[in-house]
Amino acid sequence: MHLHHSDTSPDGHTHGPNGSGGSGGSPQRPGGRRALRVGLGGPVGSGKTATVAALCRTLRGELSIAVVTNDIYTREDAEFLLREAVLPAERITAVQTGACPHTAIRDDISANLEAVEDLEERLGPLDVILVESGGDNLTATFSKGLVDAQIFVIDVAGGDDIPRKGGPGVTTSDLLVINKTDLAPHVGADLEAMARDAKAQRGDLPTVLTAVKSTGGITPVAGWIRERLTAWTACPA
Ligand SMILES: Nc1nc2c(ncn2[C@@H]2O[C@H](COP(=O)(O)OP(=O)(O)OP(=O)(O)O)[C@@H](O)[C@H]2O)c(=O)[nH]1
Repeated sequence: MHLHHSDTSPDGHTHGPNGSGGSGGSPQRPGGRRALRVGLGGPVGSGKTATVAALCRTLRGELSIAVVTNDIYTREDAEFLLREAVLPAERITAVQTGACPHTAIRDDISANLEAVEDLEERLGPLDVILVESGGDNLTATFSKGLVDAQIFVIDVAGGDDIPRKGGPGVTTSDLLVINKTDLAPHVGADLEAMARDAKAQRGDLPTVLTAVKSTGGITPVAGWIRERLTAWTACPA
């Protein structure tokens, strides 16, 4: 999907999907909808930031993207994304939660909501805003008032029994990413069992087993984002 092509937008202004130029006008997308807001949650170290980085690299040429990161006391995830130059600096905002990560994405979402709205106002029409939670436990989920869809990232090194253990992230997220499949032989993880347990917990909800740092590893996740965005754009505002 090419909602934004490289240099010249349908309004005749020149700004690439992820260049510095905002429209300066109201943040309207085709169909009048605001950006699709996608939350990424999951246990500490499962690969949330790596997933965000790979999504930005893969989608930034075709979509207008911004990112909000959440850390408890630091800005480390945002600083990593800035160092890796996955997006121009003005497209990355860090929220310091100062408390349990799930509080800021579920109970008191005001700081995140403000960050998301500020990005959209500053940068003009955006297609997707990725909101990365700080690492938490299996019960952490996003408020539906903050995001429109949620990705839960777990990894094979965290134990191949995690899908079986369930919890709302595993059972109800819109996409479950079982990451670091490249490590499966080294940690003795049974990928087939993980896929089977995820299916049993999630029914028809999609699961991908992948290694987001490997070449092409992000492809199924990026494909899912494109599909969600198409559906989001087609919905009446
Ligand atoms: N082998 C392998 N390592 C990975 C993969 N994805 C991420 N990692 C590594 O796992 C570690 C943690 O990755 P992050 O992306 O920082 O994880 P995170 O979930 O954002 O971590 P927190 O924000 O601290 O909760 C880093 O050393 C990554 O390089 C993968 O697919 N395979």
